[in-house]
Amino acid sequence: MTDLRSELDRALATVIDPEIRRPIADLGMIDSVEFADGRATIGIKLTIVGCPAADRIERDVREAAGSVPGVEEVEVNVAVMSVAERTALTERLQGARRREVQFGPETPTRIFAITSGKGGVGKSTITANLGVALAAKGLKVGIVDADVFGFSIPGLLGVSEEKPTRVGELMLPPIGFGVKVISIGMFLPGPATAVSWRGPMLHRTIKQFLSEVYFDELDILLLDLPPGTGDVAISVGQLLPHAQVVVVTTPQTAAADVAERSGLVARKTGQRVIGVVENMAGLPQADGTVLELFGTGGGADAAARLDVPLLASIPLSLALREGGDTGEPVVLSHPEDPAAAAILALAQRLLQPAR
Ligand SMILES: Nc1ncnc2c1ncn2[C@@H]1O[C@H](COP(=O)(O)OP(=O)(O)OP(=O)(O)O)[C@@H](O)[C@H]1O
Repeated sequence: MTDLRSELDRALATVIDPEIRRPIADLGMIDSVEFADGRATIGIKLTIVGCPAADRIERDVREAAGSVPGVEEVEVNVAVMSVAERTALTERLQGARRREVQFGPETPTRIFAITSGKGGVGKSTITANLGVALAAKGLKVGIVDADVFGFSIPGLLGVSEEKPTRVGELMLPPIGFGVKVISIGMFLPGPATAVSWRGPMLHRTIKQFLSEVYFDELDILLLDLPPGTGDVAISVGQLLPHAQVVVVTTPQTAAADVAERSGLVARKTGQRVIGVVENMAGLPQADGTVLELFGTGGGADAAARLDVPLLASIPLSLALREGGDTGEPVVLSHPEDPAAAAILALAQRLLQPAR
């Protein structure tokens, strides 16, 4: 009997909360475990009423308990934590980071801010695919979509319908293809809503993302910045001065000017520009030639002006664009696509120790 009880505990210890990504046993979510006459009765406590992960947790508890030899029937009773229990949980999760900006200078998390001089150069598409590529390597990855005026990361990662779950003071971010994502788009009533905030409000929002979103330990944090040199770029520079900046540009030589400017703003806030990524480079044709739709040289030009390496040149790609529209990142759906391959190589390059 004692053996069976410890077998049950061991099995239940494998059940992970899909949002918090920790064993539910460690989160105080297993309330009671009883066993009599082949029947296991498990009481679980969810964090909030209507917890989106409820069905999955209940199913996983049922499966885990049912897998123990000797258990013929499983009953799962679901309740909700009291306010005091929930507060204790959020305090435990937040730990020392309570109300402070996570990922301070002491953080082991590597932070990359992806910026560009102007809009539409593919910055968000690259950020989303990079995140997925890094997560597919087994790293713990989070993305803060700080592109408040042109938020597109949730759509690119297939989580545009999802909202963060609020547990006390914490927000649990939705997870798309293994990447924890928070975006201003998740707080607006609908996709057609425009954001027209001034600097202080933008600063508060970014700060809130960095303090109240429960990312847990991350290996990599990516920030998708709005194009240009505006308030958000400066706020991120102040809040995360140790972030490493990657500048995205097109091959158009005229684009190098504005790309250089966004890199220079990052430097002014103390951030380090680690390189340039050229996107929308030549489109390979069926006859083997390459159509240089946006010209050539913009990436190398911007890199030379900023005195940093050109980290990648990503070709124009139908599969990349389609994957963005359907929310299926091309690095997973078509890793052999030349643009996907270039992003996968970029992910590998970013993992090399910072110099
Ligand atoms: N290499 C590429 N080949 C083909 N299409 C691309 C490529 N990169 C990006 N795109 C497409 O270009 C459009 C703009 O991309 P994206 O939204 O990522 O740009 P952005 O720089 O983040 O823009 P903004 O900052 O204005 O939101 C999207 O439709 C995207 O699918």
